[in-house]
Amino acid sequence: MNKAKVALIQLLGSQANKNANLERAQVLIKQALLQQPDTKLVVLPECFNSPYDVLKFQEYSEVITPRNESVTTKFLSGIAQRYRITLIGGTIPEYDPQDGKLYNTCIVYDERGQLIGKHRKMHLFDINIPNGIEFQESKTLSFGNAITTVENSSSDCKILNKFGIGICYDMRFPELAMINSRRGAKLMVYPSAFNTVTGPLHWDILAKSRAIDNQIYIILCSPARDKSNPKNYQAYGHSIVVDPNGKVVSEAGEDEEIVFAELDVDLIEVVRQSIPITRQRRFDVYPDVSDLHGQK
Ligand SMILES: NC(=O)CC(=O)C(=O)O
Repeated sequence: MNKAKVALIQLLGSQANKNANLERAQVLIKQALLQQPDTKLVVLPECFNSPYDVLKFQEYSEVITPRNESVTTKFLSGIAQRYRITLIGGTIPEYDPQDGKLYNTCIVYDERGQLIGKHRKMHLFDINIPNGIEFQESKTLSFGNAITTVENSSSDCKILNKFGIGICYDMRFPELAMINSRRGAKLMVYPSAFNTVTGPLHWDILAKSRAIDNQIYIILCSPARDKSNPKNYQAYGHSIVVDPNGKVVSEAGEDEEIVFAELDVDLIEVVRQSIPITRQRRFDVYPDVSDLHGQK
């Protein structure tokens, strides 16, 4: 199939009760599939099962194994299998017993509920904007060290056969999307949680930039804004799907909402034929970053 319907779950998760976060995610996923039964890809936001708080990550962390034994991994695998969807499970705090470190990790399931991808946030959100926001993920989290291109051959949608994953702050580093697209990914998905300071400044511009740079689809999925708890991290919302021309296909507001969109793999070729930057690069003058990285 050349087209794929997707649903972005802009969940008011990230609350103190992990089970309640999972239950709410399930309610909204069911609602998405009722409204659009032929949905092939569902995306959840960053830190959907725990507060977005560096001091809470340890408490909410889970060990991720291919057998999906932890609460959230079992939950995500079960949903993907039951509804026969590719599921990008937002992110969860991960504890790795081998190195004793914590990571902010996205896990991806195929339609059979098999774990097919795991991306650890590579660029941690350590910023300080005077009179704006200070956040230091690296106080408790460690850096992921791998670029993640997910192979998903069991999907009958071409655009879902290969896609790249980044997490939130990762989108500010164009290399990640560039390397993924040169590996053949036609879609980058970033479970994210920008905030009310950086969201209005950069959110949609970054989505459009990554799309135009690489002539691919970009998906950003955010939590909803938590207006009833103003002391909590205030996510920007505005989950968005941008097409390979940099055009917004669909975008949420700031409250809990499901964003629906259709991705068309043929549009990528049309855009690349019309504005042929993929063939006009000057690798005789500057190096190809995907080559340099040695992971083509
Ligand atoms: N929360 C993040 O990782 C990133 C973010 O909010 C920003 O880059 O701005």
